[in-house]
Amino acid sequence: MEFTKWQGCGNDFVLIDCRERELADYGAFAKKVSDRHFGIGADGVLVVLDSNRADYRMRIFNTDGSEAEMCGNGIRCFARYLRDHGVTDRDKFTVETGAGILVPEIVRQDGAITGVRVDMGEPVLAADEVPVTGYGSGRAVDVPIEVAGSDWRMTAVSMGNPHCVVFVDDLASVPIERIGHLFETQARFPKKTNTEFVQVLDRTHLRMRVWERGAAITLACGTGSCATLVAAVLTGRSERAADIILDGGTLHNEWAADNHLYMTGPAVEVFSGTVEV
Ligand SMILES: N[C@H](CCC[C@H](N)C(=O)O)C(=O)O
Repeated sequence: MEFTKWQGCGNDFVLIDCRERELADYGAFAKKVSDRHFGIGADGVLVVLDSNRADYRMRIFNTDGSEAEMCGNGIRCFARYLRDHGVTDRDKFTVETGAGILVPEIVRQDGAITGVRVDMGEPVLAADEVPVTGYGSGRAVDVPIEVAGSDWRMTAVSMGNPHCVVFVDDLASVPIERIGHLFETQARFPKKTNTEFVQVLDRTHLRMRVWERGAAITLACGTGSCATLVAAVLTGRSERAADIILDGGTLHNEWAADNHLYMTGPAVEVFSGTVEV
């Protein structure tokens, strides 16, 4: 099986084009190739498929083999694969995902590709649709949650996948390695959750680190960066457009008047190869 290896702000993926040949078990493939010692090494696997609802279909599998509804850094890499490898000659197209049909667009400066801008659709804020339990059917904005024996305040946002956004005064002092998994598996999140720890630098710059569902700490999370902006706006901490500064790079996000999130950032092909399946 041929693959290409991609990274978006350091969140890295093995991408396989399965329009001609599907695999029997993408989850098992993802667990095998994501391993950074016994495999290729990645935060997950992106699968290119045909769609009868959009131009293409993207599936995303975490390192633990679980399938997620959506991946923000991943869809930027997916879009560049389609454009750079001649699958399409268009700069804008539709992609069917677990979060609905989303629209990536290649961004150029003086003709050269500098990144990808993605219409990530609308955030889902009804707690029981994130889903998160114990907060009724309204929004769970700046609500209490107990994790690791401490009381935290969080805002729950779905971008197709669940996010728990926690604002902190000093990001460097948060032991994410120790508590990330406890947030991920907190019983209030029946589908588990991605958790973003955010320090507000100013009203247009947010510093975020993430413990991802099914992938642990990654250098960036695109859907998480969108959830971060939504939570910051809802709690009065930021403007509706801001830079989200991650360990592996920066994403520029806007929660526009049409209620859609627009995320702009890089997507880089690192290498390609073949792997036995
Ligand atoms: N671990 C995530 C999927 C990958 C999302 C992240 N890598 C992104 O860029 O949005 C989940 O299980 O919901």
